[in-house]
Amino acid sequence: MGAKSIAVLTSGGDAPGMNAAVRAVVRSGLSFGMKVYGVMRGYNGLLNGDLHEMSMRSVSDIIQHGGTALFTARSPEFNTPEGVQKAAATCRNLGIDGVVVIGGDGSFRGARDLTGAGVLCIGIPGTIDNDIACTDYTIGYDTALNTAMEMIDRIRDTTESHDRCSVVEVMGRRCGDIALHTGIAVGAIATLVPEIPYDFQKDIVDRMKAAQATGKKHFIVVVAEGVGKTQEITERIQKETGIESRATILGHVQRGGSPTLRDRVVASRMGYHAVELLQKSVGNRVVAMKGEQIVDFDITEALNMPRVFDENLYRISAKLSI
Ligand SMILES: Nc1ncnc2c1ncn2[C@@H]1O[C@H](COP(=O)(O)OP(=O)(O)OP(=O)(O)O)[C@@H](O)[C@H]1O
Ligand SMILES: O=P(O)(O)OC[C@H]1O[C@](O)(CO)[C@@H](O)[C@@H]1O
Ligand SMILES: [Mg+2]
Repeated sequence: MGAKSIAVLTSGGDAPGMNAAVRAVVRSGLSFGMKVYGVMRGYNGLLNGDLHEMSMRSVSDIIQHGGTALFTARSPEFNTPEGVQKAAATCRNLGIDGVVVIGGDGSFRGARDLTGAGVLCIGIPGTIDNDIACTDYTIGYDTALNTAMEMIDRIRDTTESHDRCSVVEVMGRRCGDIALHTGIAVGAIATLVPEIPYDFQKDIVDRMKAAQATGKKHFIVVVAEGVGKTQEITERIQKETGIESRATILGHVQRGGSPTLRDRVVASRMGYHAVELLQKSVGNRVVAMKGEQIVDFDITEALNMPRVFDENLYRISAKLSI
């Protein structure tokens, strides 16, 4: 006897591809004969009763859009024992026995708590940061990478024309994956990530001077948001190398835009997998990608897994950009 009535919500920072996941959950649920509710603005919708029944057509024409048609929120009220009980009561009153939560690690903690309060929850990793340890891939990451790369290519045109150095900050509070991969894709002379301490002289100035000695005249330095101090780093580069330098913080442009094919397809597969679990009355799981396979893990185990930064790729990137 699987879940008969389910709900789907998006929570935490939005990510391109969340709509594809919502669409997949709604249409898979309906095709399994379930009643499906769309919850507005993350956990807030469960607290305020702001949710409505979805049809096949409720999710038409959203797969190609960034953002989330269900809106999203960070909900301090839900993040209390009383908030979790109130959300569970909303589910009970409407007969909802399963909830699919599309979001990041914080949202999964919420999903674990809500499962503890008697509502089967499944998490789907949706965040541009790729900072969820249990999965090789989070929905939105590929679109964000491509956006960051395209933006830096544009910055490079003007950087090259002026023989300058551009220091570009990309998103990633605790995770350097966006910085590492865009750094490789744009040929950054240095990439700074929160996972690896850096030596300003050796890792930035000496590398720039060595490249300058072989004829290089313009430079890109990529800095992850979690490293911070982007303006300060830029001024120091100019002072210590004599190369005119400019700082750009890419910011939320990385969170928007039409999702790439990869984000749409992975989101669709994860959405279907989440509903299959609920159909088997399985809850407290996070859907994940391992290689090209869609798998799932216990939420608590998933949250306790250590994140592994690809230090080997980081070393390779330093060898290639010189
Ligand atoms: N420990 C927790 N227990 C219960 N609920 C939580 C917990 N942590 C977070 N939440 C709920 O999940 C919401 C989203 O969490 P958070 O703001 O950390 O974003 P996230 O899901 O990690 O996404 P991202 O970091 O990618 O923006 C919170 O506003 C809160 O309602
Ligand atoms: O939009 P907000 O709430 O300022 O959050 C920004 C954060 O969200 C993310 O985009 C996704 O977690 C981070 O990279 C960034 O630090
Ligand atoms: Mg998070």
